[in-house]
Amino acid sequence: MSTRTFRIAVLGGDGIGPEVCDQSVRVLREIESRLNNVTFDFENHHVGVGEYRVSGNALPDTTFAACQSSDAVLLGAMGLPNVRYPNGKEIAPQLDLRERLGLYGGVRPIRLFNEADTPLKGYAAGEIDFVLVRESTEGLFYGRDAVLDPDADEAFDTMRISRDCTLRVCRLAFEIARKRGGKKKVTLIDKANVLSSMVFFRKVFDEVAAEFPDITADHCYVDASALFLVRDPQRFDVMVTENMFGDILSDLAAGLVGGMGMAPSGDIGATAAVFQPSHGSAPDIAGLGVANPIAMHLSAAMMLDWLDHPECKRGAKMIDDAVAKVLADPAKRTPDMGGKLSTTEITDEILKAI
Ligand SMILES: NC(=O)c1ccc[n+]([C@@H]2O[C@H](COP(=O)([O-])OP(=O)(O)OC[C@H]3O[C@@H](n4cnc5c(N)ncnc54)[C@H](O)[C@@H]3O)[C@@H](O)[C@H]2O)c1
Ligand SMILES: CC(C)[C@H](C(=O)O)[C@@H](O)C(=O)O
Repeated sequence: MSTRTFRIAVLGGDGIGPEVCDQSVRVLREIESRLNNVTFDFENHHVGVGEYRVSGNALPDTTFAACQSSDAVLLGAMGLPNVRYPNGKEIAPQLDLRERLGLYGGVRPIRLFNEADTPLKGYAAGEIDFVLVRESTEGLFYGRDAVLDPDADEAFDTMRISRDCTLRVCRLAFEIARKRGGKKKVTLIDKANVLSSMVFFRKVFDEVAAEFPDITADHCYVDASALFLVRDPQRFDVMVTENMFGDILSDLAAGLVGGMGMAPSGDIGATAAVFQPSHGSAPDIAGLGVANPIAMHLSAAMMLDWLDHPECKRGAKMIDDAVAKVLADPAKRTPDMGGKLSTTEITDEILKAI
Protein backbone atom coordinates (compact mmCIF):
# COMPACT_ATOMS: atom_id res chain seq x y z
CA MET A 1 0.00 0.00 0.00
CA SER A 2 1.41 3.41 -0.93
CA THR A 3 1.89 6.10 1.68
CA ARG A 4 -0.58 8.97 1.71
CA THR A 5 0.80 12.36 2.78
CA PHE A 6 -1.64 14.98 4.04
CA ARG A 7 -0.57 18.60 3.76
CA ILE A 8 -1.70 20.54 6.80
CA ALA A 9 -1.46 24.34 6.87
CA VAL A 10 -0.78 25.47 10.45
CA LEU A 11 -1.94 28.98 11.33
CA GLY A 12 -0.98 29.61 14.96
CA GLY A 13 -2.22 33.19 14.97
CA ASP A 14 -2.21 35.36 18.07
CA GLY A 15 -2.05 35.18 21.87
CA ILE A 16 -2.38 31.57 23.06
CA GLY A 17 -3.05 30.42 19.47
CA PRO A 18 0.54 29.39 18.67
CA GLU A 19 0.97 27.92 22.20
CA VAL A 20 -1.89 25.44 21.79
CA CYS A 21 -1.25 24.85 18.08
CA ASP A 22 2.37 23.79 18.71
CA GLN A 23 1.16 21.26 21.26
CA SER A 24 -1.36 19.78 18.84
CA VAL A 25 1.34 19.33 16.24
CA ARG A 26 3.25 17.31 18.89
CA VAL A 27 0.16 15.16 19.40
CA LEU A 28 -0.34 14.70 15.66
CA ARG A 29 3.33 13.70 15.25
CA GLU A 30 2.82 11.03 17.91
CA ILE A 31 -0.30 9.81 16.13
CA GLU A 32 1.52 9.78 12.79
CA SER A 33 4.16 7.46 14.25
CA ARG A 34 1.39 4.96 15.06
CA LEU A 35 -0.50 5.06 11.78
CA ASN A 36 0.18 2.85 8.80
CA ASN A 37 1.05 4.44 5.47
CA VAL A 38 -0.01 7.95 6.47
CA THR A 39 2.23 10.97 7.00
CA PHE A 40 1.58 14.62 7.75
CA ASP A 41 3.36 17.52 6.16
CA PHE A 42 2.92 20.54 8.45
CA GLU A 43 3.60 24.00 7.07
CA ASN A 44 3.45 27.07 9.33
CA HIS A 45 2.04 30.26 7.85
CA HIS A 46 1.93 33.87 8.99
CA VAL A 47 -1.46 35.32 9.78
CA GLY A 48 -3.12 37.60 12.32
CA VAL A 49 -2.00 40.61 14.31
CA GLY A 50 1.73 40.17 13.68
CA GLU A 51 1.17 40.06 9.94
CA TYR A 52 -1.30 42.97 10.04
CA ARG A 53 1.25 45.14 11.84
CA VAL A 54 3.96 44.32 9.31
CA SER A 55 2.08 44.26 6.01
CA GLY A 56 -1.35 45.74 6.73
CA ASN A 57 -2.92 42.43 5.63
CA ALA A 58 -3.89 39.99 8.39
CA LEU A 59 -4.40 37.19 5.85
CA PRO A 60 -1.61 37.44 3.26
CA ASP A 61 -2.29 36.02 -0.20
CA THR A 62 0.45 33.40 0.22
CA THR A 63 -1.19 32.14 3.42
CA PHE A 64 -4.61 32.03 1.80
CA ALA A 65 -3.21 30.16 -1.22
CA ALA A 66 -1.55 27.64 1.12
CA CYS A 67 -4.88 27.10 2.91
CA GLN A 68 -6.58 26.54 -0.44
CA SER A 69 -4.06 23.99 -1.61
CA SER A 70 -3.67 22.08 1.68
CA ASP A 71 -5.72 19.06 2.69
CA ALA A 72 -6.81 20.84 5.87
CA VAL A 73 -6.03 23.86 8.03
CA LEU A 74 -5.21 23.80 11.73
CA LEU A 75 -5.77 27.19 13.30
CA GLY A 76 -4.97 28.48 16.82
CA ALA A 77 -6.72 31.78 17.47
CA MET A 78 -6.69 35.23 15.96
CA GLY A 79 -7.20 38.80 16.94
CA LEU A 80 -6.46 41.02 19.92
CA PRO A 81 -8.96 43.42 21.45
CA ASN A 82 -6.70 46.46 20.99
CA VAL A 83 -5.79 45.79 17.35
CA ARG A 84 -8.45 47.24 15.10
CA TYR A 85 -8.98 48.44 11.58
CA PRO A 86 -9.64 52.18 11.13
CA ASN A 87 -13.36 51.26 10.95
CA GLY A 88 -13.24 50.29 14.63
CA LYS A 89 -13.62 46.54 14.13
CA GLU A 90 -11.04 43.92 15.07
CA ILE A 91 -8.99 42.11 12.50
CA ALA A 92 -10.61 38.69 12.04
CA PRO A 93 -8.81 36.69 9.35
CA GLN A 94 -10.56 33.53 10.57
CA LEU A 95 -13.84 35.07 9.36
CA ASP A 96 -12.22 35.98 6.03
CA LEU A 97 -11.07 32.37 5.70
CA ARG A 98 -14.54 31.00 6.47
CA GLU A 99 -16.14 33.28 3.90
CA ARG A 100 -13.50 32.92 1.17
CA LEU A 101 -13.26 29.13 1.48
CA GLY A 102 -17.06 28.77 1.76
CA LEU A 103 -16.91 27.10 5.18
CA TYR A 104 -20.62 27.30 5.84
CA GLY A 105 -20.80 24.76 8.69
CA GLY A 106 -19.30 25.62 12.08
CA VAL A 107 -19.42 22.28 13.88
CA ARG A 108 -18.98 22.69 17.65
CA PRO A 109 -19.24 19.48 19.69
CA ILE A 110 -19.85 19.78 23.43
CA ARG A 111 -19.00 16.81 25.61
CA LEU A 112 -18.57 16.41 29.35
CA PHE A 113 -15.52 14.23 30.04
CA ASN A 114 -15.72 14.27 33.84
CA GLU A 115 -18.53 15.20 36.23
CA ALA A 116 -16.01 17.34 38.15
CA ASP A 117 -15.83 19.78 35.23
CA THR A 118 -19.42 20.99 34.93
CA PRO A 119 -20.99 23.77 37.00
CA LEU A 120 -24.29 21.86 36.69
CA LYS A 121 -25.34 19.32 39.30
CA GLY A 122 -25.88 15.65 38.61
CA TYR A 123 -24.26 15.07 35.23
CA ALA A 124 -21.76 12.23 34.87
CA ALA A 125 -19.15 11.88 32.13
CA GLY A 126 -20.85 11.66 28.74
CA GLU A 127 -24.21 12.87 30.04
CA ILE A 128 -23.77 16.27 28.43
CA ASP A 129 -23.11 15.48 24.80
CA PHE A 130 -24.46 17.47 21.87
CA VAL A 131 -23.27 19.28 18.77
CA LEU A 132 -24.01 22.87 17.86
CA VAL A 133 -23.86 23.58 14.13
CA ARG A 134 -23.47 27.25 13.34
CA GLU A 135 -23.92 28.72 9.87
CA SER A 136 -20.59 30.49 9.47
CA THR A 137 -20.59 32.63 6.34
CA GLU A 138 -23.64 34.90 6.53
CA GLY A 139 -26.42 35.49 9.11
CA LEU A 140 -25.90 38.60 11.18
CA PHE A 141 -22.19 38.62 10.29
CA TYR A 142 -23.15 39.32 6.67
CA GLY A 143 -22.92 43.07 7.06
CA ARG A 144 -19.57 43.07 8.82
CA ASP A 145 -17.82 44.96 6.01
CA ALA A 146 -20.32 47.82 6.11
CA VAL A 147 -18.67 51.17 6.71
CA LEU A 148 -20.06 53.25 9.53
CA ASP A 149 -20.73 56.87 8.65
CA PRO A 150 -18.95 58.74 11.49
CA ASP A 151 -21.62 61.47 11.45
CA ALA A 152 -24.61 59.13 11.41
CA ASP A 153 -27.14 59.12 14.23
CA GLU A 154 -27.99 55.49 13.72
CA ALA A 155 -26.34 52.29 12.59
CA PHE A 156 -27.61 49.12 10.93
CA ASP A 157 -26.41 45.56 10.49
CA THR A 158 -27.98 43.32 7.88
CA MET A 159 -28.84 39.68 8.50
CA ARG A 160 -28.65 37.56 5.35
CA ILE A 161 -30.18 34.10 5.26
CA SER A 162 -29.83 32.52 1.84
CA ARG A 163 -31.61 29.39 0.68
CA ASP A 164 -28.32 27.83 -0.47
CA CYS A 165 -26.40 28.23 2.76
CA THR A 166 -29.41 27.28 4.87
CA LEU A 167 -30.01 24.11 2.86
CA ARG A 168 -26.35 23.12 3.20
CA VAL A 169 -26.00 23.86 6.89
CA CYS A 170 -29.29 22.14 7.77
CA ARG A 171 -28.34 19.07 5.72
CA LEU A 172 -24.99 18.98 7.50
CA ALA A 173 -26.77 19.06 10.87
CA PHE A 174 -29.10 16.20 9.90
CA GLU A 175 -26.20 14.14 8.56
CA ILE A 176 -24.32 14.65 11.82
CA ALA A 177 -27.38 13.54 13.79
CA ARG A 178 -27.64 10.42 11.64
CA LYS A 179 -23.95 9.61 12.03
CA ARG A 180 -23.83 10.24 15.78
CA GLY A 181 -26.45 7.62 16.37
CA GLY A 182 -27.57 9.35 19.58
CA LYS A 183 -31.06 10.72 20.05
CA LYS A 184 -31.20 11.29 16.27
CA LYS A 185 -32.69 14.70 16.70
CA VAL A 186 -31.99 18.12 15.19
CA THR A 187 -33.27 21.27 16.86
CA LEU A 188 -33.45 24.50 14.90
CA ILE A 189 -32.57 27.47 17.09
CA ASP A 190 -34.24 30.56 15.70
CA LYS A 191 -36.22 33.70 16.41
CA ALA A 192 -39.07 32.95 14.04
CA ASN A 193 -41.52 34.67 16.37
CA VAL A 194 -40.03 38.06 15.45
CA LEU A 195 -37.70 38.13 12.42
CA SER A 196 -38.59 37.48 8.76
CA SER A 197 -35.11 36.10 8.14
CA MET A 198 -35.81 33.50 10.80
CA VAL A 199 -39.23 32.63 9.40
CA PHE A 200 -37.38 31.89 6.17
CA PHE A 201 -34.67 29.87 7.95
CA ARG A 202 -37.40 27.77 9.58
CA LYS A 203 -39.16 27.20 6.25
CA VAL A 204 -35.95 25.89 4.65
CA PHE A 205 -35.12 23.83 7.76
CA ASP A 206 -38.54 22.16 7.57
CA GLU A 207 -37.94 21.29 3.90
CA VAL A 208 -34.64 19.65 4.81
CA ALA A 209 -36.23 17.84 7.77
CA ALA A 210 -38.60 16.15 5.33
CA GLU A 211 -35.53 14.67 3.56
CA PHE A 212 -34.52 12.93 6.80
CA PRO A 213 -37.59 11.00 8.02
CA ASP A 214 -35.44 8.92 10.40
CA ILE A 215 -34.36 12.03 12.33
CA THR A 216 -36.67 13.95 14.68
CA ALA A 217 -36.79 17.67 13.93
CA ASP A 218 -37.95 20.38 16.30
CA HIS A 219 -37.64 24.12 16.85
CA CYS A 220 -36.65 26.21 19.84
CA TYR A 221 -36.41 29.99 20.16
CA VAL A 222 -32.92 31.22 20.84
CA ASP A 223 -33.79 32.82 24.18
CA ALA A 224 -35.43 29.63 25.44
CA SER A 225 -32.44 27.66 24.14
CA ALA A 226 -30.14 29.62 26.44
CA LEU A 227 -32.39 28.59 29.34
CA PHE A 228 -32.63 24.94 28.31
CA LEU A 229 -28.88 24.64 27.76
CA VAL A 230 -28.41 25.39 31.45
CA ARG A 231 -31.55 23.70 32.85
CA ASP A 232 -31.76 20.65 30.63
CA PRO A 233 -28.87 20.20 28.17
CA GLN A 234 -29.94 16.62 27.51
CA ARG A 235 -32.88 17.84 25.47
CA PHE A 236 -30.39 18.63 22.68
CA ASP A 237 -28.65 16.25 20.29
CA VAL A 238 -27.73 18.42 17.30
CA MET A 239 -28.61 22.11 17.23
CA VAL A 240 -28.45 24.21 14.08
CA THR A 241 -28.61 27.98 13.97
CA GLU A 242 -27.52 31.22 12.30
CA ASN A 243 -24.08 32.69 12.73
CA MET A 244 -24.47 35.12 15.65
CA PHE A 245 -26.80 32.93 17.71
CA GLY A 246 -24.30 30.10 17.26
CA ASP A 247 -21.40 32.33 18.25
CA ILE A 248 -23.08 33.21 21.54
CA LEU A 249 -24.60 29.83 22.40
CA SER A 250 -21.39 27.93 21.65
CA ASP A 251 -19.55 29.87 24.37
CA LEU A 252 -22.42 29.24 26.79
CA ALA A 253 -22.29 25.55 25.89
CA ALA A 254 -18.51 25.47 26.44
CA GLY A 255 -19.16 26.77 29.94
CA LEU A 256 -21.21 23.65 30.69
CA VAL A 257 -18.24 21.32 30.19
CA GLY A 258 -15.27 23.17 31.64
CA GLY A 259 -14.89 26.37 29.63
CA MET A 260 -13.38 27.53 26.38
CA GLY A 261 -10.40 25.23 26.73
CA MET A 262 -12.77 22.27 26.29
CA ALA A 263 -14.62 23.45 23.16
CA PRO A 264 -13.29 22.21 19.80
CA SER A 265 -14.61 23.24 16.43
CA GLY A 266 -14.41 22.56 12.72
CA ASP A 267 -15.45 24.98 9.99
CA ILE A 268 -16.59 22.72 7.19
CA GLY A 269 -17.03 23.50 3.50
CA ALA A 270 -17.65 21.43 0.40
CA THR A 271 -13.95 20.90 -0.32
CA ALA A 272 -12.03 22.64 2.48
CA ALA A 273 -12.09 22.78 6.25
CA VAL A 274 -10.43 24.68 9.09
CA PHE A 275 -10.10 23.17 12.56
CA GLN A 276 -9.71 25.45 15.54
CA PRO A 277 -10.78 25.67 19.16
CA SER A 278 -13.87 27.82 19.72
CA HIS A 279 -11.87 30.07 22.02
CA GLY A 280 -9.99 33.23 21.18
CA SER A 281 -6.45 34.45 21.74
CA ALA A 282 -7.02 34.79 25.53
CA PRO A 283 -4.72 37.81 26.01
CA ASP A 284 -5.21 37.56 29.79
CA ILE A 285 -3.14 34.34 29.91
CA ALA A 286 -1.08 34.54 26.70
CA GLY A 287 2.62 33.87 27.18
CA LEU A 288 2.19 32.24 30.60
CA GLY A 289 2.27 28.68 29.30
CA VAL A 290 -0.97 27.77 31.07
CA ALA A 291 -3.50 27.74 28.24
CA ASN A 292 -5.64 24.62 28.13
CA PRO A 293 -4.76 22.89 24.83
CA ILE A 294 -7.52 20.26 24.96
CA ALA A 295 -9.95 22.16 22.71
CA MET A 296 -7.12 22.38 20.17
CA HIS A 297 -6.30 18.66 20.51
CA LEU A 298 -9.95 17.70 20.07
CA SER A 299 -10.09 19.99 17.01
CA ALA A 300 -7.06 18.13 15.62
CA ALA A 301 -9.00 14.89 16.17
CA MET A 302 -11.95 16.37 14.26
CA MET A 303 -9.54 17.19 11.45
CA LEU A 304 -8.28 13.61 11.30
CA ASP A 305 -11.85 12.36 11.19
CA TRP A 306 -12.73 14.80 8.39
CA LEU A 307 -9.71 13.74 6.28
CA ASP A 308 -11.79 10.63 5.75
CA HIS A 309 -9.04 8.02 5.58
CA PRO A 310 -9.40 4.88 7.70
CA GLU A 311 -6.00 5.37 9.34
CA CYS A 312 -6.73 9.04 10.12
CA LYS A 313 -10.07 8.03 11.62
CA ARG A 314 -8.15 5.58 13.81
CA GLY A 315 -5.85 8.44 14.81
CA ALA A 316 -8.84 10.67 15.66
CA LYS A 317 -10.14 8.01 18.02
CA MET A 318 -6.71 7.66 19.63
CA ILE A 319 -6.74 11.38 20.50
CA ASP A 320 -10.32 11.31 21.82
CA ASP A 321 -9.58 8.23 23.92
CA ALA A 322 -6.34 9.70 25.28
CA VAL A 323 -8.10 12.94 26.29
CA ALA A 324 -10.85 10.92 28.02
CA LYS A 325 -8.25 8.83 29.84
CA VAL A 326 -6.32 11.86 31.10
CA LEU A 327 -9.45 13.76 32.17
CA ALA A 328 -10.74 10.74 34.10
CA ASP A 329 -8.25 11.85 36.76
CA PRO A 330 -9.52 15.23 38.11
CA ALA A 331 -5.99 16.12 39.24
CA LYS A 332 -4.85 16.39 35.64
CA ARG A 333 -6.04 19.86 34.70
CA THR A 334 -4.72 23.24 33.58
CA PRO A 335 -5.44 26.27 35.84
CA ASP A 336 -8.62 27.33 33.98
CA MET A 337 -10.16 24.09 35.27
CA GLY A 338 -8.69 24.31 38.75
CA GLY A 339 -5.50 22.36 38.12
CA LYS A 340 -1.79 23.08 38.12
CA LEU A 341 -0.53 21.56 34.87
CA SER A 342 0.98 23.72 32.16
CA THR A 343 0.01 23.57 28.48
CA THR A 344 3.00 21.33 27.82
CA GLU A 345 2.50 19.13 30.89
CA ILE A 346 -1.10 18.23 30.12
CA THR A 347 -0.06 17.48 26.54
CA ASP A 348 2.71 15.21 27.94
CA GLU A 349 -0.04 13.33 29.80
CA ILE A 350 -2.03 12.96 26.58
CA LEU A 351 1.04 11.71 24.73
CA LYS A 352 1.58 9.12 27.48
CA ALA A 353 -2.06 8.07 27.24
CA ILE A 354 -1.75 7.62 23.48
N1 LIG B 1 -11.60 31.90 16.56
C1 LIG B 1 -10.86 32.88 17.04
O1 LIG B 1 -9.74 33.05 16.60
C2 LIG B 1 -11.41 33.75 18.12
C3 LIG B 1 -12.49 33.33 18.90
C4 LIG B 1 -12.93 34.14 19.94
C5 LIG B 1 -12.30 35.35 20.21
N2 LIG B 1 -11.27 35.74 19.40
C6 LIG B 1 -10.52 36.98 19.70
O2 LIG B 1 -9.69 36.71 20.83
C7 LIG B 1 -9.54 37.89 21.62
C8 LIG B 1 -9.93 37.61 23.05
O3 LIG B 1 -11.34 37.38 23.09
P1 LIG B 1 -12.16 37.00 24.38
O4 LIG B 1 -11.36 37.36 25.58
O5 LIG B 1 -13.52 37.53 24.23
O6 LIG B 1 -12.34 35.41 24.29
P2 LIG B 1 -11.32 34.23 24.65
O7 LIG B 1 -11.94 32.97 24.22
O8 LIG B 1 -9.97 34.53 24.10
O9 LIG B 1 -11.21 34.26 26.25
C9 LIG B 1 -12.36 34.23 27.10
C10 LIG B 1 -11.92 33.67 28.47
O10 LIG B 1 -11.64 32.27 28.34
C11 LIG B 1 -10.30 31.98 28.71
N3 LIG B 1 -9.76 31.00 27.78
C12 LIG B 1 -9.98 30.95 26.44
N4 LIG B 1 -9.32 29.93 25.92
C13 LIG B 1 -8.67 29.32 26.91
C14 LIG B 1 -7.81 28.19 26.98
N5 LIG B 1 -7.50 27.47 25.90
N6 LIG B 1 -7.30 27.85 28.19
C15 LIG B 1 -7.62 28.53 29.28
N7 LIG B 1 -8.43 29.60 29.29
C16 LIG B 1 -8.94 29.99 28.11
C17 LIG B 1 -9.55 33.31 28.62
O11 LIG B 1 -8.42 33.31 29.46
C18 LIG B 1 -10.63 34.30 29.00
O12 LIG B 1 -10.72 34.38 30.40
C19 LIG B 1 -10.39 38.95 20.93
O13 LIG B 1 -9.55 39.72 20.13
C20 LIG B 1 -11.39 38.16 20.12
O14 LIG B 1 -11.88 38.86 19.02
C21 LIG B 1 -10.81 34.97 18.39
C1 LIG C 1 -13.58 36.30 17.14
C2 LIG C 1 -14.88 36.11 16.43
C3 LIG C 1 -14.82 36.85 15.15
C4 LIG C 1 -15.24 34.63 16.29
C5 LIG C 1 -16.60 34.52 15.65
O1 LIG C 1 -17.50 35.26 15.99
O2 LIG C 1 -16.78 33.65 14.82
C6 LIG C 1 -15.32 33.85 17.57
O3 LIG C 1 -16.21 34.42 18.48
C7 LIG C 1 -15.67 32.41 17.33
O4 LIG C 1 -16.63 31.93 17.93
O5 LIG C 1 -14.98 31.74 16.55
